[in-house]
Amino acid sequence: MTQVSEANETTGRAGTVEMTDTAVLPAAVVDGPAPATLEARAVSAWFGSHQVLSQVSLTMPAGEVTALIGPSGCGKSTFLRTLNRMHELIPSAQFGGEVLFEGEDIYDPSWRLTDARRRIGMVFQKPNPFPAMSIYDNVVAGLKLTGTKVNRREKDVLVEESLTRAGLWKEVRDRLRQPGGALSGGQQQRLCIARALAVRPRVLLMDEPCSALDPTSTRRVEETIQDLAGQVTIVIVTHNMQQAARVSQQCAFFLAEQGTPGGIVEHGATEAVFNSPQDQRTADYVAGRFG
Ligand SMILES: Nc1ncnc2c1ncn2[C@@H]1O[C@H](COP(=O)(O)OP(=O)(O)OP(=O)(O)O)[C@@H](O)[C@H]1O
Repeated sequence: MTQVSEANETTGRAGTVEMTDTAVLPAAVVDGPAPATLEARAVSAWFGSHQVLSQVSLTMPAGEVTALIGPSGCGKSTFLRTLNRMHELIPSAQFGGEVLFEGEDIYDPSWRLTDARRRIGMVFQKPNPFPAMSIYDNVVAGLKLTGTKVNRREKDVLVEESLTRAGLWKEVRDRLRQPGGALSGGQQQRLCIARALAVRPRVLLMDEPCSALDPTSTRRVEETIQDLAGQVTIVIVTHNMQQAARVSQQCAFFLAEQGTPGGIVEHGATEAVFNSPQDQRTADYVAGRFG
């Protein structure tokens, strides 16, 4: 038994509880499990007979933010969805290749879908909290979906931890029982980040997480991404070049030329991709000359 701190969901004050875990969890933990390296090897994807990705290989280093950029329709979101097996939920979808999580292929039969979802979380373009559900229940909602069992006290710890990591705790600590739908759009997106973090993923996928937000909320979510870097591996799809430059250390430029499936033209350190691209198409895209 280990002593851990507990946040009272009504008052927001920290207390102390016991937990059958060897880890000591201080209140407002800003420490999740170690971030994991994700490696896509020769990933191809189809919708019916339409191939949208061909032989995409990319390493997304542990604890870094990797941005996926490129014009609309080149397969960025599809690629992102192959990284935690969301792609296979679409009836016509097919997949080829490997996605290695710390060297283990998440498509291996030994991996269950829930294993992939628990370790590799996802945040979507449009904030999608359960609007009538309380802020507290929204945060813990993912636990059930991924089959993670925790007792009431552990839940309290996780709620404070996740909201803290998502940069929302101070704003909502006194109203955890209010509905998630009553928050602003930016707060709702950070609530969704907290919900994703509550299952303690080692990788977080984000599909244009700021595209539905105003500039102030966007800045706040970007700060959250920057705070999370190092704690969790992040892969973010963004159309916003400035955002990619601000938040990512690695960057991959996707392109689907003239009806061909999408692929990566160039990838590497964000600074290099933006400031000294090796391929003329990358140079044109980052300079805003197309897309
Ligand atoms: N559910 C689906 N069923 C059939 N085709 C799809 C589906 N989702 C995406 N596609 C097709 O796959 C291709 C890649 O789409 P995807 O959304 O991955 O691109 P993207 O680069 O993320 O685009 P955007 O930046 O506009 O979001 C497009 O041709 C798209 O029409």
